Amino acid sequence: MSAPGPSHAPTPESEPRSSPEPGSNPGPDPESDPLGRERAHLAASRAALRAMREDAEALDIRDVTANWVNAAVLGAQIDERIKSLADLSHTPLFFGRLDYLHRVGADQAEGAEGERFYIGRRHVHDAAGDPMVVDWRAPVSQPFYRASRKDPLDVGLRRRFGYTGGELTAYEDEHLSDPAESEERTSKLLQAEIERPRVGPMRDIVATIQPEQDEIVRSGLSGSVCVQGGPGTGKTAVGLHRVAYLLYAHRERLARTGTLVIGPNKSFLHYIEQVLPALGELEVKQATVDDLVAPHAEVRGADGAGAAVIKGDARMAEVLRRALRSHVGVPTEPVVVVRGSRRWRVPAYELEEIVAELLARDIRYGAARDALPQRIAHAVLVRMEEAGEAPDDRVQDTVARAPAVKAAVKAVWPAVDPAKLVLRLLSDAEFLAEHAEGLLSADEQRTILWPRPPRSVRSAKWSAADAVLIDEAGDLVSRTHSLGHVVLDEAQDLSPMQYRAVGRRCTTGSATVLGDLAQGTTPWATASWAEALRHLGKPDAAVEELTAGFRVPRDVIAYASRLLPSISPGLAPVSSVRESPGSLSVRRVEPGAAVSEAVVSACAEALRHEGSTGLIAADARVPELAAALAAAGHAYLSPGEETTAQARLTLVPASLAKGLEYDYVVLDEPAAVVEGEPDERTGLRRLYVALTRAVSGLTIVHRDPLPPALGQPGLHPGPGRPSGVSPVAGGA
Ligand SMILES: Nc1ncnc2c1ncn2[C@@H]1O[C@H](COP(=O)(O)OP(=O)(O)OP(=O)(O)O)[C@@H](O)[C@H]1O
Repeated sequence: MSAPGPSHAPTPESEPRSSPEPGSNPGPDPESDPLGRERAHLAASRAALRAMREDAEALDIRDVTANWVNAAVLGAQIDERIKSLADLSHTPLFFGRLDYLHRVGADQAEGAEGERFYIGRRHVHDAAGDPMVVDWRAPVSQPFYRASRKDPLDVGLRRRFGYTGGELTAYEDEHLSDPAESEERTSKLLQAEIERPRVGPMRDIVATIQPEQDEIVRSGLSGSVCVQGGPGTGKTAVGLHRVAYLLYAHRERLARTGTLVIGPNKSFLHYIEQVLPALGELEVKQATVDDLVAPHAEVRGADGAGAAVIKGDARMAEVLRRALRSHVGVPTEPVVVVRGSRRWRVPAYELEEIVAELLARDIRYGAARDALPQRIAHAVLVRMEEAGEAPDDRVQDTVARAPAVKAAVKAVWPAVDPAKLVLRLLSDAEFLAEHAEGLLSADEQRTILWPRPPRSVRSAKWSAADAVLIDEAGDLVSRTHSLGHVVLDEAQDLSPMQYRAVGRRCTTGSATVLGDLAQGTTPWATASWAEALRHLGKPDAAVEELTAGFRVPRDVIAYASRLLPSISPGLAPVSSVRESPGSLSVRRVEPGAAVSEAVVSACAEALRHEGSTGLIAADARVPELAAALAAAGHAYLSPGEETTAQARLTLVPASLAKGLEYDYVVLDEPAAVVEGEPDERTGLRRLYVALTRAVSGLTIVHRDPLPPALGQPGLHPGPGRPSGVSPVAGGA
């Protein structure tokens, strides 16, 4: 506890209280200068953090470490701690305050003293060990996110703080248990945070996590969760905060078992990579699914959509299992082991029983192969005992290593290289037919067979789907190591075989699966979460839905949602919580005029605003637009390169837009985005992704007619007519 009981501000506040003069008041009076008092607490907390850091720096480990290895390990841990105690001037040490009506955990007796907590990114304590700031993940912080007037959770006051350039400049109060303040209001500070311009990589949302998001963030480690949510509903943010929460609540266990965040591509991972370190979590690995399976094969080739769909189908798992097990032979010869003057014979029928028993057990091919010599040796030992000998374990080991036993194992249960197995399946039509019988049609088999088989594993031009097959075969041979928790983002795009690859990396752990069925743009994109979760091996995961949108302005999301009936019938449109109306403008270029010129001038207009601008275009149109930008003297970045105050324009191929966001988006030629995909539904989904990247404004520039699914020009999109749709614009 940092200060006694809640101070009751007499009036409810609808506007944040603020002061233009950031703090120099030495002894503020809480009644007349509550902001000064909060600033004093901030200054004291900073001093306490500094003291914690100095304590860590002063630690002398010479007397407590037995040897240099221990010293090095402990030294590294202390360095980490010192780093984590840094006071970052632009990261507020606390962003909220809770005044409980009663002491937490005590009986809520009449007259009992309350308790006050400041909520921040990390724990800070004073010299006596009392908390000055508590971690947002601590149980006492939870009501900051969940308490409501309906269910105040014993909170008398919830205060949110506003900062300007690292200085505490405002606060906003809710007296949750005060009947005089009965109506729910939207927090102005929350609105300001949501509407803050975006520059640089993704940032954390600890100060403003919403109740329905918090429920997902804090759900237990043992269960898996799947979140369906439209564009900008905070799925990525929730997934990353959930990892941070789990690391706090189960630090030791997850330090042992590990955590992993899986994203669709490198530029996306780059965009999100700062969030966890900003929350103090430096140890979480990030990867794409391709990275996970990469160690098995160098991907140098690509499949056509038809072959990729079949290779990614779960039936391939059974084909591989059968093909692998076909290597196990039926013993036809006895094993004869010679020891001294005696010969011990295990007949073929007994070997057959041993092999049958190993095949029937649910163990990996490689583990069974490792067990076989000992089983044969055991059969020899039984015979020795029957003959009156008393062999011990060492004898069994020696017998297991006898040349006759080794030769029998090699003949009956040969070692199998996973890549060679896949190579053979994709090159040898007869071998494939034998194991795909009843699973893949003759046509399907023809589709995945290589027209010109490579000579070796090394010369093969493996595709991404092949690498996943090799990974599956590898797991059939020896079990893949399982992590403690895996977050899978943009999960809708995975094939069943990719779900299996992710699933085997969390067999003994749990998963957070995040995605949007309407944004599935691969030919194998999943049609239902139940099916995806089954392939992942987590059929019991709870499926949650997020529908409040924090990114896309109302007009823009309403316009994009016109596509939903064509791309994902049945999915509810996102309802934007952004209050700023945003702007949507659709500009049609006269036939014969250059689209790129209009696009460049739309970018120039967007750049007059604060924040980032993304120019999204069909991949095939990127070179033309790059040239036009360069000719007009506009420097631009590629996705994944960090926007800065100086470089704010990014040229984004539509295929890389997923998961990213920009303050202003200029979308070039929607019809080309649709045509860039193999079929119309995928094209419209790609367009849906491109239409939903904007935080403040979207300008669409086109010469070709707009896709009819976007509706007629000027059609009322929902609650508000799109602000800038000109009457001449649209899908004529
Ligand atoms: N509670 C919140 N408070 C403030 N900002 C939020 C909140 N939740 C989400 N956001 C912001 O909304 C934006 C969209 O979030 P995010 O990228 O996580 O959405 P998403 O559901 O993953 O979107 P997509 O489906 O497009 O990938 C981000 O800028 C994020 O910081």
